[in-house]
Amino acid sequence: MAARVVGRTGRLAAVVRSSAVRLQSRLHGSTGLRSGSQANFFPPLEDAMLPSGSFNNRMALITGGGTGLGRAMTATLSQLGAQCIIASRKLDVLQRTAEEISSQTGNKVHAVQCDVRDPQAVSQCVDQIEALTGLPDVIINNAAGNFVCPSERLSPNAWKTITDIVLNGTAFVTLELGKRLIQNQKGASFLAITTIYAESGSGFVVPSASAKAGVEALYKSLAAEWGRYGHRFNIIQPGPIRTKGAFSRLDPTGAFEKAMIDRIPTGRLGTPAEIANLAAYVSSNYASWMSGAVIRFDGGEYVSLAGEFNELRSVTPDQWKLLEAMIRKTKGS
Ligand SMILES: CCCCCCCCC/C=C/C=C/C(=O)SCCNC(=O)CCNC(=O)[C@H](O)C(C)(C)COP(=O)(O)OP(=O)(O)OC[C@H]1O[C@@H](n2cnc3c(N)ncnc32)[C@H](O)[C@@H]1OP(=O)(O)O
Ligand SMILES: NC(=O)C1=CN([C@@H]2O[C@H](COP(=O)(O)OP(=O)(O)OC[C@H]3O[C@@H](n4cnc5c(N)ncnc54)[C@H](OP(=O)(O)O)[C@@H]3O)[C@@H](O)[C@H]2O)C=CC1
Repeated sequence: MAARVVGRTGRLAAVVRSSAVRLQSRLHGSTGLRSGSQANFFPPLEDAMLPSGSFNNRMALITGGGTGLGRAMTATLSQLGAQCIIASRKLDVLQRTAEEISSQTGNKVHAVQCDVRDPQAVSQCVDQIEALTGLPDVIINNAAGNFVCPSERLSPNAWKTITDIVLNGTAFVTLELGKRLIQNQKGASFLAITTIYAESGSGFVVPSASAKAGVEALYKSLAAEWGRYGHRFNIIQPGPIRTKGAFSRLDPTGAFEKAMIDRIPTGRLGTPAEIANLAAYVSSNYASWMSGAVIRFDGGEYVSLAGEFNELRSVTPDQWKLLEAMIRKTKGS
């Protein structure tokens, strides 16, 4: 009897999972999941988490919203009723994404070209946004540049390129919008997408690590200073989530993927739809008491990398018997 119930529940769970994956691939493209066995405990739930209409009458700007995680965040916000503006360098990519998402959700997505490294371009982009939708209620600073490279091979321009996109770009967008919102006495939610190594630092991505740490300092500082103007500032630190932009520049041969998954306690990569749900929550009025928060979203990878004894996961029960006997036999110091 119990086995029949478990069997039925298992089949039901499989049906729910596969329809969630179908919805996810319609809105966000393929999940591209590869996983270890414990991933079965942690299936991604990928439909929009917030009540429908949570972003009705709200405008959201997502930098880098044409691709990858920014695209997924745009799809979710749009599905929840927001009018979205996506901004980055490649107008054709933005326009394609905007049309695809608008046609699926029925809510307008605007595409605006902008290189966030250029403060004048940012100011003109905000002029365009004001004309299209008015100043946004939600700002997601998601645009970034990165590549793995031994630090001794970095040219000054390589350093400048990454830190300009990540730190200066985020600062230009945040300050330009912040000043105009303050002038108009309008509050907003600002969210920055950083990464787990913003906290630890990491070799081989040193410009990105330095710039993302700067973004976190910027957002924590403004959370303290600009609450009085109705602004909230929060940070999400994602762990690995497959996107073409990230994986082609950080693991171009795919050689590191298995080792990376093996060290993630939940046994799989994150999915774009999962981070989109988190970003939507943080940007929504359900999170109106959340400001200055740094949210790690990495399946447990950071703590797994940090704990000195975590490699002991590979010790078998028989080996533990021997180890325990050795330890118990030790007397004195
Ligand atoms: C261990 C496995 C890991 C697997 C994944 C794990 C993920 C977990 C954590 C992930 C964190 C992710 C963080 C991210 O930010 S991912 C986002 C990635 N997306 C992008 O980068 C998209 C945008 N990128 C770009 O447009 C380019 O890549 C760019 C180089 C950043 C900028 O383009 P552009 O302005 O056109 O610059 P260029 O003129 O091409 O180059 C400027 C200078 O940089 C030098 N350079 C470029 N590439 C390299 C390289 N690969 N190595 C060394 N130097 C490089 C280039 O030579 C220029 O310098 P100059 O020659 O001195 O002028
Ligand atoms: N995927 C992952 O595993 C992880 C990603 N992240 C972070 O998530 C965010 C999204 O990354 P992801 O989706 O993976 O990668 P993508 O490469 O898909 O996204 C980066 C976006 O930034 C835009 N961009 C780059 N340079 C500029 C610029 N100068 N001006 C304006 N826009 C620019 C790009 O558009 P365009 O080329 O049109 O300018 C692109 O849409 C980034 O902040 C990244 O650091 C953090 C940890 C893990």
